[in-house]
Amino acid sequence: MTLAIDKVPHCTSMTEVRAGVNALDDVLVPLLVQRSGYMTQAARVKNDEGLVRDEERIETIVQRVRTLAQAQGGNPDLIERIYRAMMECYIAYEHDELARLRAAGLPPKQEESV
Ligand SMILES: C=C(O[C@@H]1C=C(C(=O)O)C=C[C@H]1O)C(=O)O
Repeated sequence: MTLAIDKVPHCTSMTEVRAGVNALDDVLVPLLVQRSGYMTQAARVKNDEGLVRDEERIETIVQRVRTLAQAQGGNPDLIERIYRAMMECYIAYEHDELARLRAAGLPPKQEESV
């Protein structure tokens, strides 16, 4: 299979570079929106502000995407930085979504009875 890095053509102008970037953004943005939909799902399923940030899951994702980046001929450090920044945005969004769902009537999770 062709590596992602090998799909980038040799460009001779910024017009060509920017056309290539725009074409990738046309693919990326719908996927980022779809990913945000899972944050809404996570907010509702967790229904607990204290569970929104999950450090163990963050580290699992970082290791996973580093491996994926390497396999596609990419720079794992770059992809890790992008993912860490992106997940902070999604965590903030998940907090916002939980607040929105609560305001819309999602009852707070019941405390465990003893
Ligand atoms: C979606 C989750 O909530 C948060 C958002 C994550 C993400 O952007 O992938 C990862 C871990 C959590 O801090 C989750 O716990 O899986």
